[in-house]
Amino acid sequence: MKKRYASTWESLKEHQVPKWYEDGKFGIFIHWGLYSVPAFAPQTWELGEVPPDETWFSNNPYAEWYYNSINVGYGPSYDYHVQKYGKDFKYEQFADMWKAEKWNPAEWARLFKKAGAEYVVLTTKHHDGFCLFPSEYTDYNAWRRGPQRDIVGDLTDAVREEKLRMGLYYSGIVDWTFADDPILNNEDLFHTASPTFAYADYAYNQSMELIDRYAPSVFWNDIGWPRQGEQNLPYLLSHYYNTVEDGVVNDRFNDLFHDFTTKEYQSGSANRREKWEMCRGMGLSFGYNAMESDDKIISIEDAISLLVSTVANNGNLLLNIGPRADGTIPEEQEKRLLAIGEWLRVNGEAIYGSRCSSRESIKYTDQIQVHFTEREGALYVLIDAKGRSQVAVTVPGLRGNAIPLDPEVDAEITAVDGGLCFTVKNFGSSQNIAVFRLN
Ligand SMILES: C[C@@H]1N[C@H](CNC(=O)c2cc3ccccc3o2)[C@@H](O)[C@H](O)[C@@H]1O
Repeated sequence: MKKRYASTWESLKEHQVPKWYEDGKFGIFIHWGLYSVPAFAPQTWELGEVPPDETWFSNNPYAEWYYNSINVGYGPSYDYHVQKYGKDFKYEQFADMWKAEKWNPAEWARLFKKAGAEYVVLTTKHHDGFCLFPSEYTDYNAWRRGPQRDIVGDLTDAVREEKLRMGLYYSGIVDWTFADDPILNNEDLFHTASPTFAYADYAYNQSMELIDRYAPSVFWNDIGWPRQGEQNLPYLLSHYYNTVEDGVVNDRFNDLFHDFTTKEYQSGSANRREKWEMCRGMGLSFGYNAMESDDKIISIEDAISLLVSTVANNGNLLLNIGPRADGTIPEEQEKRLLAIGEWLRVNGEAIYGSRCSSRESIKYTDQIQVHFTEREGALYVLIDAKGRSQVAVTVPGLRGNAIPLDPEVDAEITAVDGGLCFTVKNFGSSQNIAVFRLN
């Protein structure tokens, strides 16, 4: 019998995180839109590395922030824009330059499947207000302009064809088509963004059309929800759950409600006792940055290490790709997705469907950590030895027989007082993370 949620916080609090989200562990985030045309940002910091103040906002590494980065009237993106497009070129003119002429949503979905992802989250409307779906509340959308396609609908169909879950991102509180005061600090971001009841209704109406048209498995709201619309939220969220019973929402509704909490790069905190999700770009940006140098893009080994440490601590990893305006995925991003998929094909038994172990991760050095997961009565020991070709670690309190999941891993396991010593002589194809099942 399908549960019916009332539009009250009490009823919503009865919603449980669905098994598919607990089991899924790995999703692909996609930031694609008008900002993918200029595809420019300075390569400065990861979010959380420096305070969110004027220095961050006038040197914003997020290429999807291009509108604000030129709107502040100074800084590297402003200089780039004047030099490349001219002082009078309006951001809105990118709407007719974005053609997505090489886009093949089925190809994208096949790549995400090969990457071992279980779900996908696509931007439907980012802070610039341009919608990737035929919204009835604005013509500033990809059906009317640029690609002249229902990007959201076409990718949703392709992703579901590959039996992956489709999630939708919505920029709830920031929409620069309603309020575009230059943002130079977090106060601007949270308190002057879209201050009208008209915008609150707009955000509510668009969220309803996204839910009713696409029934997303994830409703991923960003930054916050319009304060003038907070009283709409219980109705919106109960409508969402009554439409998508095993749907999930994140914690960016002004801390009023969530199924899972979020981290972004170095920003935010997570605790093992509740479900959380880590999101980040491959480099310093979510939107494609054509200037990005390879040294700023996460290595394959570090991406898998992040997935392992996130999952072992009760999280999911939502790893972003920033496609080019023409619809192609940059090779360096595709390469990382395929390598993660390769690792998961060999070691995924310790990841998919696993649960957080009562054993906390052990950090021996900055390079050597051991993580644990549990699944169907088995304990998995995941030895992460960054940049090393061999390692020997003693894990206390373990006993029994440990088998490497990767047959190419050459390891010796010996019982020592009160634990097991793992001597890994060769990590095989497992990118310096060797996984053992303890029976
Ligand atoms: C996924 C990215 N989100 C950015 C906004 N980030 C946040 O609002 C934010 C970051 C963050 C970290 C910990 C807990 C809550 C948090 O909220 C947003 O500004 C970027 O352009 C990109 O879309």
